[in-house]
Amino acid sequence: MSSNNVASFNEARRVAIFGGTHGNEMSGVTLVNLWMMNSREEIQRKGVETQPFITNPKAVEKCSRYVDTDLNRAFTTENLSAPNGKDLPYEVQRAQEINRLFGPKGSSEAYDVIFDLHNTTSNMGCTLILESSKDHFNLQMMNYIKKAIAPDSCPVLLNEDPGLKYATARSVAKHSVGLEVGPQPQGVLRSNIFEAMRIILKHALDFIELFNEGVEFPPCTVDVFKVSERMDYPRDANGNIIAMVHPNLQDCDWEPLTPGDPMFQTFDGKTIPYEGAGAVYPTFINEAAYYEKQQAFVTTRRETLAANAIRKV
Ligand SMILES: CC(=O)N[C@@H](CC(=O)O)C(=O)O
Ligand SMILES: [Zn+2]
Repeated sequence: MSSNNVASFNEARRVAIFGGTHGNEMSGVTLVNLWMMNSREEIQRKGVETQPFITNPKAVEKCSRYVDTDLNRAFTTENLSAPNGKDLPYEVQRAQEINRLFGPKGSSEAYDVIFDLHNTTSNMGCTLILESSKDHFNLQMMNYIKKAIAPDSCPVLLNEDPGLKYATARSVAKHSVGLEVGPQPQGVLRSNIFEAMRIILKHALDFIELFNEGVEFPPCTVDVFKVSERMDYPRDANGNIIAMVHPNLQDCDWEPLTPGDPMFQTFDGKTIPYEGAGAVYPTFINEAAYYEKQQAFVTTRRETLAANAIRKV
């Protein structure tokens, strides 16, 4: 194969692991705190400087998702360039600080890789979240992790549609990776979820070490679930929710939902079916944090992405 098809990237020397972007998602909070206190060897790799970091300490202290506004929506150009002052919402001030420490977003000084650790109340298992289908470094990393954890699986959620994506904390890095593990209630630590997150991170860091050592990764394909639509709960004229996620759909993240399948159940027991065109793969089903975002679940469609071979410059 011609060398034109090999994408080259600089070594990924500066890596950050964010926890507590949402202060009530306990796996990331606990792992990052652990790695900051001691156990640093666990995240050390040859030729890599890995920085564990609590992104929203005030929210962690309160064990709430955020204090003033969702930090994982705050990294907009507008916020990051706002004249800073004490009257800005706490999370906007924090976003500016994080952008100074790990960015600036979109610049050559930005960190190479940021992993952002999240938990969901949905039954999503170990999900990796990407924001671009064209980042061949990240696609190769996904392929490496999927192979490493087989026969267990880790779905890759692609959230790249400009109308659907949001301004995440991890987006300040050159390569941003979200890690979303569930089901775990807010404010709760479950050992299985904690360990699953830890293992994914181990493989991700191993990949970076191999890449920095000069290993060339051959072309591959990566199956992803691409976010396609946000689905709200059915509501009355006053905006009150009038139905719940249907029992047939509850906990069935990543399983096909086809037209006619039960989707919601009203309080008097009526079934509201899915009426879209063709099968979709719902996820973030009944996520607690998304009630305020008026979102019952998101639909995704399956795609296979091609990743070029990669090696370091
Ligand atoms: C439940 C949760 O917080 N999910 C994350 C997903 C992501 O990081 O993209 C969020 O809404 O920011
Ligand atoms: Zn979160």
